[in-house]
Amino acid sequence: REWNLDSFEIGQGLGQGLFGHVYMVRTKCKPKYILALKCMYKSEIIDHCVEKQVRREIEIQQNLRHPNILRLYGYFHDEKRIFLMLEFAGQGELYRQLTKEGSFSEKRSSRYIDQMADALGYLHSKHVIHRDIKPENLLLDINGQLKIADFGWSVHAPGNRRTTICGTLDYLPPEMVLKKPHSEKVDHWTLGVLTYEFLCGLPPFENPKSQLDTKKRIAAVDFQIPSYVSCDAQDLIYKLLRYEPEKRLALSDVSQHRWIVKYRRNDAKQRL
Ligand SMILES: O=C(Cc1cc(-c2ccc3c(-c4nc5ccccc5[nH]4)n[nH]c3c2)n[nH]1)Nc1cccc(F)c1
Repeated sequence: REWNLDSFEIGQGLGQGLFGHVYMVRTKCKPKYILALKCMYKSEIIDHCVEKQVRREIEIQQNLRHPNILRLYGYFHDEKRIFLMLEFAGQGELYRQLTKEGSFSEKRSSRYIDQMADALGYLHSKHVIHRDIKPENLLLDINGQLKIADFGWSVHAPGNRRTTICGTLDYLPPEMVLKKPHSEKVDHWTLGVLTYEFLCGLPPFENPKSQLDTKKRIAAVDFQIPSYVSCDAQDLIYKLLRYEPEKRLALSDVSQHRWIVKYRRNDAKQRL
C-alpha cells in the first residue's frame, strides 16, 4: 500500500539532529498504529554526501527482524524529503534514564546486556557489524525492552548529546583507535564498555578533557573497575575488554555467563 504524509496525524517531536527530525505519529486509518516518523531533507543528505549510506542503511534495516532491534517498517519520499517509518519506543532514550539515574542496578544492567548480546548475535549472523552501539543509540520500548536504533545518521534533541557531532571515542576498540583492520569483534568490545557504563555511570576510558588520553587508555586497555561492581559483572567485563579481538568472549558465551544467567533464571522462577 502507498504511504504518504497524509496517511498520518503528526504528534510531538521526539528528537532531531544532523539529518532529520523525528515525530511521534499515528496512522489515520484503522488499525491506528503509533510510530516514529523520521523526516530527512534530500538536500542535506546530498550536501553531506551520505546518499549511498542512507540507501544502504534503509536496505539493511528493512531486512532486520529482531525484538531488540528497532524496526524500519518502510519509507516514502516527496520531492524534498525522505520519510522513514520507524518503530516507536515508548520509554525513549536509554541514555536519558542512565543520565537521570546515574547508573543501573546489576539486575537491570544484566538484562540489557543479555538483550544486546542477542541482538548482536543476530546482526553478526546477517554479517552486519559495528552498529555504533552506545547509550545514545539505544531506546526502550513500553515494556522496558532494549531496542538498538542505528542513529549513525543522527537523531538527538540538542543538548542531550554527550559528545560533539564527530562522535565519541569511548566505545571504540583498540584496533579502531589504532586504525587497524576490524571485525565483528568490535561489537564484543563495545558490549564490555556498555556493561561497565551501565554499572558505573561512565565509560571505562573516558577523559572529557583529552581525546588523546582516551585513545591512549583504550590502546593500553587501561581501566579500573570500582569495587562496588560484583565479581560476576567484573568477570564479564574483563572477558570482553580484551586487546586481542579473538580473545574477547563469544556472544553465545556472554548469554551463558553466570552474571547473565543468574538474573534471567529469576525471570523463569517468577513465571513458574
Ligand atoms: O536514523 C535512523 C535511526 C533512528 C531512529 C530514530 C528514533 C528516534 C526516537 C524514537 C522514539 C522515541 N520514543 C520516545 C519516547 C519518549 C521520548 C522520546 C522518544 N523517542 N521511538 N522510536 C524512535 C526512533 N531516529 N533515527 N535510522 C535510519 C534508517 C535508515 C536510513 C537512515 F538514514 C536512518
